[in-house]
Amino acid sequence: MGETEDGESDHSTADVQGQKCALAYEYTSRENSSSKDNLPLLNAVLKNPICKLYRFPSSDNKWMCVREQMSESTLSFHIPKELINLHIKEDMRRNQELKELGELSPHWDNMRKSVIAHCDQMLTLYQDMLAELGKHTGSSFKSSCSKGEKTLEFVPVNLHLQRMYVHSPRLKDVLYDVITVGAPAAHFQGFKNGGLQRLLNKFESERRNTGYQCIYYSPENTAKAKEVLSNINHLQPLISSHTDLLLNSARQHLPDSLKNSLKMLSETTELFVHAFKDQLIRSALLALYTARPGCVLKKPTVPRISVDDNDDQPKQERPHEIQRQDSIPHHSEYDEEEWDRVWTNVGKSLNCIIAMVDRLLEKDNIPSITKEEESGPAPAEHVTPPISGDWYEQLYPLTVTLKDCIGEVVTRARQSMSFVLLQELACSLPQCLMLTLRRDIVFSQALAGLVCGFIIKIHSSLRDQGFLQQLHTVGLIVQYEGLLSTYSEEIGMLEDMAVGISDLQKVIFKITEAKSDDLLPVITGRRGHYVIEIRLPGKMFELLPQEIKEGKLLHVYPVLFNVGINEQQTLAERFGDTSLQESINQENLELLKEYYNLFTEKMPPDCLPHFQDQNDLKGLLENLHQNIQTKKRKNVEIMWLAAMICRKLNGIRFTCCKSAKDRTSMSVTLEQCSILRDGHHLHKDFFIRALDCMRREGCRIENVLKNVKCRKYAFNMIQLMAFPKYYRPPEGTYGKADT
Ligand SMILES: O=P(O)(O)O[C@H]1[C@H](O)[C@@H](O)[C@H](O)[C@H](O)[C@@H]1OP(=O)(O)O
Repeated sequence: MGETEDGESDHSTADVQGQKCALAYEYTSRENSSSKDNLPLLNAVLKNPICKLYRFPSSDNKWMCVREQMSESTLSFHIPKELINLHIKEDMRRNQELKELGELSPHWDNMRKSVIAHCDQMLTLYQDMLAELGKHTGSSFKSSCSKGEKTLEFVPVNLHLQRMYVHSPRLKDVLYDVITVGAPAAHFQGFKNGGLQRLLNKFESERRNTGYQCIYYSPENTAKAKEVLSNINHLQPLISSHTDLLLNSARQHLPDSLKNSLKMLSETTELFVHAFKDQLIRSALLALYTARPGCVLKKPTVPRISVDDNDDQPKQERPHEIQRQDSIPHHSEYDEEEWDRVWTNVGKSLNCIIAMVDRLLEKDNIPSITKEEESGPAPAEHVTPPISGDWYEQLYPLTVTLKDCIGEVVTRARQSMSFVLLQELACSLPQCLMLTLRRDIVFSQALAGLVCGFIIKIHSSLRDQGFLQQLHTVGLIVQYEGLLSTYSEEIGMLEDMAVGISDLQKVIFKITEAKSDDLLPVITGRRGHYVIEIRLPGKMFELLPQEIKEGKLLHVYPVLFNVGINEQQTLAERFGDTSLQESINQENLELLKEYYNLFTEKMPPDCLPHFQDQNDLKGLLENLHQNIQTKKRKNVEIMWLAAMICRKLNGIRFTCCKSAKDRTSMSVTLEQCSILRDGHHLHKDFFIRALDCMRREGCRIENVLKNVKCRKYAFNMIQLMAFPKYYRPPEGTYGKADT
């Protein structure tokens, strides 16, 4: 077994050549390297640190000092609470939008009623979950024993920061962090029918085949519909507040402020118009039209303006103009161009405002701000004589028209997009909602870990200019090492985890300066589009580059590499199937390569800590590629290479197994000792001793204790025989534990 196969000792504190490799000290206070300015942030996020201090001999017979620290994170509970809150808001809004779809024919109306009833039930479930989490006090981690607890479903299992701080005589002190957490998975829901990856595929193919009941929209179109709805919710109030600013400037007769507010209004309105130029809205409007009772054309009035094709300017509508209202439904009567007229009216009414502001400023002899060069002068300018009266009075009616035009676009777009969402929900109730719940649960666990990793990374790299530049120009790689087997229940866990991690691709970070003592992150947005606001204390915020201070959005690139290592994986290899692991590794290798290409494209060649690193990286990626192609059993080199590449790319490291307790502990301790050997000249005779010492007396055995109240890794002899050599703990540290 392992070390004894090579004739090496497994006594962690054995005296060799007069030197001891030993745990020197243990304590539970916060690390002393943090400056006072940084402490509030660490204190807000990390809790209950356990520290161990070791001294290990180096190859030149000197001592290196290693501090190992493991902390829980308050984010384990904070992020799930924030997220559930947002889900509740999003779902309430969606239910309301479904109610506001207007009159529908009986088939669709019944469908809507049934959807709303189910959605209301789900809403209650989320509300109950939030209430339960609100009651939670005490420790800020969820133990492996609580994996399957219903009320804690959104909380990640056993989330910890595992940190190694190395102080060696001739080298700079260095920090190495890994976030350890149970694989994000829906344990309470179970894995009988597989995990998210399989369930989502099944759901999609079923949906395609239920076309006779409802309309099939692809997942991309459904996502697009959600995006349009979110754009509406974001942009409409923004336009409204820019309009108010414009009117305020007009009221106070402030030319510069008038110009600025007009600029902001124009930019936002352009974004708005752009967001609705989509074929999906067009086709959904037609679909909704045909779903109306008797398919009657009930054309809502285009507010206040009617557009003459030859004229670029919307005109005030004659008050008593009779609207066309046909009672006999004919498809051919659907006026497809009406939608174009509705949203082009927005652009036209904005042009009127621009022209008016020009004229107002001209009258005051202030240089004009029209976008004449780009779009040509607004027609009104040529026909209307110079104006008189106060600015506010001139602008007010035009802003009302703009708001009305926008309101009209919003009503139609909102209804048509809600109709698209109705199709998704209706075609396989209640599976669809259960699937959303499962995805929310897995995402919440994954996000809690990511936010923790992100904050810790920012915190430890605030003075690294190269890193900060990388952060805002490229984004960060986040590498997950999975140790799950592709056998039995863990297949389902891996299927959940793969989707959860891939869903993190859409998460965006933003760093702001904290205005109070509350340093916990704030989440905004909705499913698929979350922005995480990280608040830094003033002194830390000052250190950031201008781009980040100005609110530049920061991206992450999550990648997952999984290699099952236990006895279950042996079964998978002999009698089962390892294709899930193979496809995950293959797909994620491509993602990693994409990130690397982006990195080399955008970052100067000498930006990495060691000048040689970019060349090394190419070789390492090639090596990883080879290892993934080669069908070798339990090829742990895949994980070692992926972790090394991640560190060289300044990334965030994660290690996960089912509970992040036993296999994870073997892996992180191995990684720590490998780093000491490869980067800090740990004496080669002491590699195994250091490894055993950490496993026997370090933070990870404390992790086991925290989880199961017993100082034993949950492995037995038979299981360990199936483990790769360096993943076996020393004699006496494992055995039957009630997990
Ligand atoms: O932390 P894990 O490696 O997921 O813990 C496993 C352990 O590897 C295995 O040997 C044991 O039989 C248990 O299944 C452990 O999982 P628990 O979730 O029960 O702690």
